[in-house]
Amino acid sequence: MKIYFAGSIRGGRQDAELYHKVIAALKENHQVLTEHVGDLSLSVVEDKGDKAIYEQDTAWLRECDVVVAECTQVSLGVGYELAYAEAHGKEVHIFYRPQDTQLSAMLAGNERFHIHRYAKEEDLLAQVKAIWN
Ligand SMILES: O=c1[nH]c(=O)n([C@H]2C[C@H](O)[C@@H](COP(=O)(O)O)O2)cc1CO
Repeated sequence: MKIYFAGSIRGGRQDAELYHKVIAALKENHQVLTEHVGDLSLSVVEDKGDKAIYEQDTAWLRECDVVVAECTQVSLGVGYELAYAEAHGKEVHIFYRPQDTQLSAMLAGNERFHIHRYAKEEDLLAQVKAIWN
């Protein structure tokens, strides 16, 4: 399966290490199109330019089978990607920590999205492995 992993970049990199671990778990059995989201040395201003990033990411969103998003760290880009994925009929899974954020009603209230709550990193990785491994 081709998976588009979405996580905050310019919205803040506090959870980047967590993204890295989720991507590693997904990669055991699937192709992750957006591996760079979990790159701990990723610059928030990428050299390739915003237009190229937008064109590449929207192409990957059209190409993927499923979108997996970690939404604890609020990100405009991730919100946009989720709406874009929905508009293209993609299956969308959202993970977040309720103790650290109040998920936007625009996500929490959308019954087409699969919403998964977790408290600790190991719960998140166990849920990801149970669904995709
Ligand atoms: O350099 C980038 N590369 C990139 O692929 N993105 C995409 C993938 C992420 O899931 C999402 C993050 O958006 P934001 O940067 O607004 O937090 O946007 C976003 C940026 C920077 O906005």
